[in-house]
Amino acid sequence: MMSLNTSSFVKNSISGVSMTQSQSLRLLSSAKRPTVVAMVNGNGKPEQRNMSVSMDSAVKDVNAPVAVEVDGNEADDKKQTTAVGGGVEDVYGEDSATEDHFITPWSVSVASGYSLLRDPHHNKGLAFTEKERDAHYLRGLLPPVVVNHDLQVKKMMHNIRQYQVPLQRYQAMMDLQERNERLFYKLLIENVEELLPIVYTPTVGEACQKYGSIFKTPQGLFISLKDKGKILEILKNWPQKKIQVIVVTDGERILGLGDLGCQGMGIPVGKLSLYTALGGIRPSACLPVTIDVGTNNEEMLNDEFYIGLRQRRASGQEYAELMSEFMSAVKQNYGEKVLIQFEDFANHNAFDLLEKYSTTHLVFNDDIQGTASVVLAGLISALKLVGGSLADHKFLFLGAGEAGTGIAELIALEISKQTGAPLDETRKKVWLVDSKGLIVKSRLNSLQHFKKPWAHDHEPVSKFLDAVKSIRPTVLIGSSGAGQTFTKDVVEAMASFNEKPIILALSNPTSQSECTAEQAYTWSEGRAIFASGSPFAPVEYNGKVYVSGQSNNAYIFPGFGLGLIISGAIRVHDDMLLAASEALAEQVTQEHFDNGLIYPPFTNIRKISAHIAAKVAAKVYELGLASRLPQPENLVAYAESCMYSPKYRNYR
Ligand SMILES: NC(=O)C1=CN([C@@H]2O[C@H](COP(=O)(O)OP(=O)(O)OC[C@H]3O[C@@H](n4cnc5c(N)ncnc54)[C@H](OP(=O)(O)O)[C@@H]3O)[C@@H](O)[C@H]2O)C=CC1
Ligand SMILES: CC(=O)C(=O)O
Ligand SMILES: [Mg+2]
Repeated sequence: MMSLNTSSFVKNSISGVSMTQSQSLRLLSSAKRPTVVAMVNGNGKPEQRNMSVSMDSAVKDVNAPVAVEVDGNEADDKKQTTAVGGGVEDVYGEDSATEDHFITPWSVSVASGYSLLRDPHHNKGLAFTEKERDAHYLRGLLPPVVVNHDLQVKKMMHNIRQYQVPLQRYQAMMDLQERNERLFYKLLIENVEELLPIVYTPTVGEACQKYGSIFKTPQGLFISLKDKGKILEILKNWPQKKIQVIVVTDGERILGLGDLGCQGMGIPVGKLSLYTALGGIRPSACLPVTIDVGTNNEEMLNDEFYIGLRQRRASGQEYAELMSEFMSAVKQNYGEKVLIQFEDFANHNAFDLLEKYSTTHLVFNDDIQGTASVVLAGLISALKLVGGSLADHKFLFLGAGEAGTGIAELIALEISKQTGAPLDETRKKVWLVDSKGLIVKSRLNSLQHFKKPWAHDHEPVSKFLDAVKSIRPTVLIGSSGAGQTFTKDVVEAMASFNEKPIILALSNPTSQSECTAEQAYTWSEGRAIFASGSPFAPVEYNGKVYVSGQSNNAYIFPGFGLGLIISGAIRVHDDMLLAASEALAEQVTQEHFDNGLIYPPFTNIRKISAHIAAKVAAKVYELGLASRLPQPENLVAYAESCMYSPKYRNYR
């Protein structure tokens, strides 16, 4: 074995020649020869790694492209040394060194010069120092000025604010993510309230609708029916090997916008950027996936810019087999502990997928479970404003799908835990309305399985307003995806029999919201406790300013996922969702309550996520489902220490 100085290796190896990953891998397989390259480990100290290097080209021809790959087994052996405190793995040494330590910017191949500027993972743009410009062949490729990260953030925010159209801001953010990942995340973390509506709901909804025409650089993995039998191979095409979270959709129920087919990819991409910005999961450990089985959306099928398969949706066995191949390939490629988040599947698949895979994989359905947890948290804190216990309240939902029945079940479970009453009894406090009216016993035989537990004794009621007047709920929850369904009559009815009606308009994006914040406050004469799935600006009513909260699963899934990962959870359990709700509710302070808020602002979301992660992890340990042992003493501090930081690293 020979020892090689990394900088000279960079010099010898790349010399400004760029190559694709598949090219480099091909090179590797043709001329694998073990050698040792000086690298820097997680503590910023030099260590030796066994690399497979195509040395023939590296040494003989200084202009030839050379690929470097960590030997799989050796990398596994090194896991312990590269992990941050043994928690979320810092596989690529992104975080664990401090500012005065130097690391080599490498992924599959060592990047320098022109290719370094085009590698979003390592690019720093004008923030490359003079020394780095010399060492990495950047002279002349950048203008002379050197700026710091903070100034870059200031400039990007200034630029983004020039765009009046939200979709243009979205595109600017996506371009940035593709250009300079750390700047993207610093921007998002430091301006979360302002940028969340851009990279997430509502703007991400419009982006998905227009994804075909705004499509530039592909993000995430697209797996279609054409790939049957080859999914494992496709997973191997993804450049990062240590994946911890996958968000997967089949695009059939994108927010409240329906079937957007392959263009739903905006959702996994957006959700995963929140996993990083809000929950501290490393970008390199996140994988967005869209399963393309066709679309039944005629507009998409007829759109010349549509990017997906131009066929109607596959269903039944064909669909199940593709999903099954995907789930097996994920486990085979990334192991038992990769978290798979199902997102925006239609309910006729979502419940079955969750049930089928919850015993074999670490799976979580954000729309069913994450939404349930965030709403329960909001209700727990709302009790501080309206009084009573959960069991003293009566709940009515408009919408009995994933979100509606998921929330309903968690409320019933929590009441059952609090009172000791059986679930069959506590469910009776919860009523749901679907497109055919109130869910009642007489409809039992024709109901989908997930609605059946909610078929209570009552006369049939077809109109929602009549259901509101008949049930007289204290809490009204919109989860239908149908906009403007909480009419003036509905809100006035709620305000007529509740001093402080709790009204949650969960449907996304804003166009599908059951009512606006202004409508809720005006029609209830300022008495409503209101929150919505997509954000609304503060409202002035009768000289008072009302700030509404955002009841969105984005509060939960980043911290929830972090909690699962740091504890090495192998399965998700309902008690973990309850723990997440409690943790979120605990973050609401008296000052927030005084402002009528039932959720804390997003500005502190990383701290909030660390608390959620800690409570979730504690529950994982308590249930005996943790595989990372021993349990850290201070789980909040541990969760914080595991979080990705977008700070720039110094390159030798
Ligand atoms: N704020 C948040 O964090 C979240 C918000 N959501 C939002 O919730 C909405 C629903 O999502 P999800 O539950 O997954 O969707 P589903 O398709 O699973 O459920 C929709 C439900 O609404 C009913 N419905 C649709 N239109 C009407 C109508 N006009 N009147 C009465 N009922 C109606 C449907 O009735 P039927 O069964 O008869 O067809 C169905 O029961 C979406 O807008 C989504 O964006 C979802 C997850 C999280
Ligand atoms: C927020 C979310 O997950 C949805 O609207 O589907
Ligand atoms: Mg969703």
